Amino acid sequence: MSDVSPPPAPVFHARGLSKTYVMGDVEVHALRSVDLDIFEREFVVLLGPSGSGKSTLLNILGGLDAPTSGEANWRDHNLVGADDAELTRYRREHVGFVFQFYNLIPSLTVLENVALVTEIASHPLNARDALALVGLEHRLDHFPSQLSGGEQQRVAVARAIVKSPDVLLCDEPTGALDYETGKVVLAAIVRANQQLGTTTVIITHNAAISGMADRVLRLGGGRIVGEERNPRRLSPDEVHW
Ligand SMILES: Nc1ncnc2c1ncn2[C@@H]1O[C@H](COP(=O)(O)OP(=O)(O)OP(=O)(O)O)[C@@H](O)[C@H]1O
Repeated sequence: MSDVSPPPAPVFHARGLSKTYVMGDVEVHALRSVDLDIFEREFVVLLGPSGSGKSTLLNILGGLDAPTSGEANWRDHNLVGADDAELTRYRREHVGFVFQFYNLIPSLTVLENVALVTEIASHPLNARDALALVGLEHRLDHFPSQLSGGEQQRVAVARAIVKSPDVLLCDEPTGALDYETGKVVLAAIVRANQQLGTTTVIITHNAAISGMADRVLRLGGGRIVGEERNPRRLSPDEVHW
């Protein structure tokens, strides 16, 4: 018997990933031959200047967009060759999204906003449990307009994790929030990563958040131009900006 454990298999495996937008005579190379593996339970932060390709990469990982060329696999599913129906199924079963703006349904309560997702997911958590995980178990019957921005974003995090996604993809989740509120939202995302084992990828312009990651990827001009691994992940309480 060998005591050498096999290397962990990546959940995402991308090679030569490229995305070119063509508008008339203009070609925009949003991603240029990106090679990337992301591993189960990993917490990855994507940094980079505006226009460096962060959202394009996240959208391809989440099955919202297709690359122009290259390989992109989610476990054994090929995301490049998938048709719309397959991508929809992939997103529905495996991916939770959190964006900068919360996009809650204003006429539904907090609990109803989250419970809606449990009706279309195959292995959902209980909506109340997801809201407890983000610390909102006492606001179930409130409407979004009765909540602060940070509380609404925590509802959005609960809505993303209630389907128990394999991966949580966050595009500037604290971009519209003040310092203290941003930290509470980050703590909710970290809790989902640690308690549910959800692989997490966060885009941010806030370099301080990178201390919370297992790994930090820097994008520039559509390429990965830097990669760092943190020896220890900081908790949201330990990061300051
Ligand atoms: N639908 C689109 N059509 C044409 N060009 C696009 C489209 N989406 C993105 N781009 C271009 O691709 C490049 C990368 O954009 P992307 O949104 O991925 O960057 P980003 O790093 O996320 O930027 P930001 O931090 O400003 O959100 C940019 O030059 C952008 O203008």
